[in-house]
Amino acid sequence: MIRAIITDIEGTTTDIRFVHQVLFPYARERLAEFLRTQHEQPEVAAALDALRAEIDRPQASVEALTEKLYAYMDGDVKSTALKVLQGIIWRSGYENGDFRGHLYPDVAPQLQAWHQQNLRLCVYSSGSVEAQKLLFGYSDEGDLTPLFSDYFDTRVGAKRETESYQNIAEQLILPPEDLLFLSDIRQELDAARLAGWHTCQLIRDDADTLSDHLQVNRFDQIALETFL
Ligand SMILES: CSCCC(=O)C(=O)COP(=O)(O)O
Ligand SMILES: [Mg+2]
Repeated sequence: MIRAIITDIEGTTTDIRFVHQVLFPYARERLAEFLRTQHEQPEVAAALDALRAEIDRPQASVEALTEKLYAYMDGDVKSTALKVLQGIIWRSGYENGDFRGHLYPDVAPQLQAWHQQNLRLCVYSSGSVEAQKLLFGYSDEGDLTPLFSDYFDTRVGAKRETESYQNIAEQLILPPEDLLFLSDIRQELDAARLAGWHTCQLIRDDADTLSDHLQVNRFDQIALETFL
């Protein structure tokens, strides 16, 4: 029986275009100035140290790290340090009302319904936990954070690695057969299934004919009794 539903964000709850055309450019346009002025702030300094560790260059200057981060953004590299820094920059965007977190219209009502059925709701995204909380906290549908019990980011591992799903199950203290992962990306669902999870693929835009996961277009098409 499904006891917890773990959802991806980009392409699943949220239009990819919001992430790539609103969030990513907002962070990119502000990154250099942000790092120049804020690199000594403790949370920024910690993320920069994490990046130095990621690239194995303990002495790298802020300028060198800035260049590295632009290269990561160009390649959409899911670096934990980049994701933490993007999340910090997005915070002011949400707080100033520059944008709100996009959600497809079927998402909030179904999350509310599952929450009322006492299902545990969690997020797993490459975006940092703080960025996840901001997106759902300042969403088109208001503050949905009370619906979620747990948030996971790349600190548990990459989304295409089976071990990440094993880590999440361990942290939730639930057996894998009680867990359902929702994502638009077949390779992420493959990794979750190898960990023993149930899976469901959201097809919001283009079809994925190579996938053998159960596919739906909207959250209200997800019938939990299907997952035995
Ligand atoms: C928390 S919204 C921003 C998502 C993000 O930064 C990202 O890279 C999306 O990656 P995902 O692995 O969740 O598709
Ligand atoms: Mg996705």
